Amino acid sequence: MEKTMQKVAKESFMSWNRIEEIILDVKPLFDAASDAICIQNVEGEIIYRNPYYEKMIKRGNRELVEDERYIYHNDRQAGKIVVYHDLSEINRLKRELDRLNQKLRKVQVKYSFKDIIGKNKELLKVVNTAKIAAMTPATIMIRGESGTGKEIFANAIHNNSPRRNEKFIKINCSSLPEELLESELFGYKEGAFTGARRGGKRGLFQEADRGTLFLDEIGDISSRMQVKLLRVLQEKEVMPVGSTETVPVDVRIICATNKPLEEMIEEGAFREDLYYRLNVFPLFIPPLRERREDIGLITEYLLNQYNEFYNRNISEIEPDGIDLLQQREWYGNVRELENVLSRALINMEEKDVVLTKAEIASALSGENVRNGKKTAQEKESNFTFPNNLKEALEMVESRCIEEAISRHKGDKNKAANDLGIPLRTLYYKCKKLNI
Ligand SMILES: Nc1ncnc2c1ncn2[C@@H]1O[C@H](COP(=O)(O)OP(=O)(O)OP(=O)(O)O)[C@@H](O)[C@H]1O
Repeated sequence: MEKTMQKVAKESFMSWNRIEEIILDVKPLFDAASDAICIQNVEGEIIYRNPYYEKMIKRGNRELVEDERYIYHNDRQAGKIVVYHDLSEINRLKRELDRLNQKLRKVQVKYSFKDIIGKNKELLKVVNTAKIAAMTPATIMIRGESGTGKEIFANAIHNNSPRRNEKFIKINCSSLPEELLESELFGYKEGAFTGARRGGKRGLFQEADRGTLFLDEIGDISSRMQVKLLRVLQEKEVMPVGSTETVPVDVRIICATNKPLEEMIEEGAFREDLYYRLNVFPLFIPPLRERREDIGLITEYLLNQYNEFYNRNISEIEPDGIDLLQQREWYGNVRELENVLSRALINMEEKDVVLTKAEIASALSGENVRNGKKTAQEKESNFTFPNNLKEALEMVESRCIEEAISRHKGDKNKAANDLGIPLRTLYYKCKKLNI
């Protein structure tokens, strides 16, 4: 279309009749165009309009951009061709794309600061600092025991940052062996190793370009990975495995750990230079036992969610029940509280509206008062192996895992270490064995 317009407009030395002839030549093309076209003489009178132009006038379409070319005759302006590009369809598709992107972002980033429940002074201070930190590009290090909400904080910070419309990618650094973690983070070139994918693979740093990368359990990375990570943070570029070329990346790092990094530096297990690169904006989330006043609030919040999830109708909790929850040490923090409440609700019935102290006590001890399910000790005394070997092995596996987790007061990292299996395998087994 552009070429045809230029051709018509360029016939500057020809007579108006000749121009009309040319217009006649290209008329079939203009007639078939899906843009609105009109040709005007020097007085502005329309001497030709294509069918799409007529349609557009009838529809009163306003989402248009205009493009015009003057027609010259003996160096004098003889008229012009005007093309109106209809943007309504493009705009409709753009709106649809924005809507889908919004939806996708909601799936990717689950939490915002309003999902962090609590009124404890220390917690509120952390939330405020996190909100300030979110607006800066600084690297953030989130510290806190397991289940204190480090991941929620990381999500909320991304969601409140100027990068909120870009990707938020999380990786648990302790869940993968070193080589796999390296290729996940930095990507690899085709043929980098046996089994490498054809065409290579982009690493998470590249995937998170312009967005945020959340490195969970950062205290668990090997010395070699610490060096590689330090290099990326200093140079702002990654070198995929098997490649000699670097790729620039613009990624905001949030990391988290419950490991005593300062002690690890003393012992030579964590690099001091990397620590300072990561610890630009430290946030310490207090454990639940140091903010007991939040237990009631979080319990109410979780019950609302679980009512829907388990199809229950609990609208009240006995005050004595809350007292009981507040007396607990909560080494597994909010995650442990979630488990106890889930257990309590599962054992209740649809018609129940009050969560009683007895039900809470029962959920805390893992015993079911209603159905007379057996306690751990009772299970112990009646313990017999099933005949089926697979079931017997699973039973032993379950017991070992349960004991390791309870020995370490819910800390799955330590339990996995003790059991001699990677944390990822432990999570997989817990899911499979319903632990
Ligand atoms: N203040 C809070 N308000 C509401 N829910 C919370 C809060 N803190 C934690 N949770 C919930 O507790 C669970 C554990 O939180 P999260 O996974 O963020 O903890 P974490 O510190 O990252 O744990 P880990 O170190 O074991 O990975 C999540 O389901 C989260 O929604």
